[in-house]
Amino acid sequence: MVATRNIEAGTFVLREQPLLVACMDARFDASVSLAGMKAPRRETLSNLYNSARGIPGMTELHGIVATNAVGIALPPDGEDHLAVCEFASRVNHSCIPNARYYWDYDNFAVGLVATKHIRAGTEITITYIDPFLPHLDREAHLLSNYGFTCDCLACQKDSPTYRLSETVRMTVNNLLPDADGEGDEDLVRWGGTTKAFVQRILNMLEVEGLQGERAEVIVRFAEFEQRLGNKERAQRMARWALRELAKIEVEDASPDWAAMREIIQG
Ligand SMILES: C[S@@+](CC[C@H](N)C(=O)[O-])C[C@H]1O[C@@H](n2cnc3c(N)ncnc32)[C@H](O)[C@@H]1O
Repeated sequence: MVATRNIEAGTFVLREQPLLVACMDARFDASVSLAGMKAPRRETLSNLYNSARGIPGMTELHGIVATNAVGIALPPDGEDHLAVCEFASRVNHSCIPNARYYWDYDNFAVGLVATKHIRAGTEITITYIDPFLPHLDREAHLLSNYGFTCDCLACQKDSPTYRLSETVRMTVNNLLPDADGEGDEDLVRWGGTTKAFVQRILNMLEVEGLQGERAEVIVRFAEFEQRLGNKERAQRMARWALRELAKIEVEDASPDWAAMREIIQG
């Protein structure tokens, strides 16, 4: 998907109702059936790209669903589902993405928002994987799950910025609290999370072109402070996280909104 005009950061590029919504297991389940789907929709679905063609035991439909699945978190508790869309599913991956998906539950639609300024003629990309992983892990993940090797600037070993990119991503990865609370002790030892500390991580994201991950980073720190029982800090982080979320999602697009409001309400 290529931008046909300049797109400002924060612009909602696309909003589209999916052709199909299923539980996440369907990505791994070859028995997916389209028995009830009407002809035009089935045809549109069949025309989507299948990167799994030729894999033994994989039906064409299963391959299409696995290739084009967009992860969505359905409320109220963010249960993992997948959506397959005619247009949104066609967005390619980059480890330096310029857009990200969000789930617009009110309109039951997958949305795409620009996370940085995109010039006309530039490809619109999202990241399919955790971008904070080092290159070798990203490469293995993309190859085994999506069947391709990324050649963005962050993946080119001979690019002058490769080592810097690796250092930045691994540093962010180390400093970030895990979503499940693992490794909190290490972070406490690093000195806790003042706003300046988090801002330095956000600056690193900016250098690396990972602006789209800002909200997620702040959400993680709000939850971390909440786990530590630092109520005021957690509330400050949560308010900040909500401001960032508002830049990249419609309200309540992800369970993060409710989690941040809960922290603010104490
Ligand atoms: C959801 S589809 C993306 C749209 C697809 N390129 C198309 O033409 O419809 C995912 C597949 O696109 C290809 N792809 C996505 N990003 C890529 C990249 N950065 N480099 C090479 N292939 C990529 C891979 O084959 C991947 O399995």
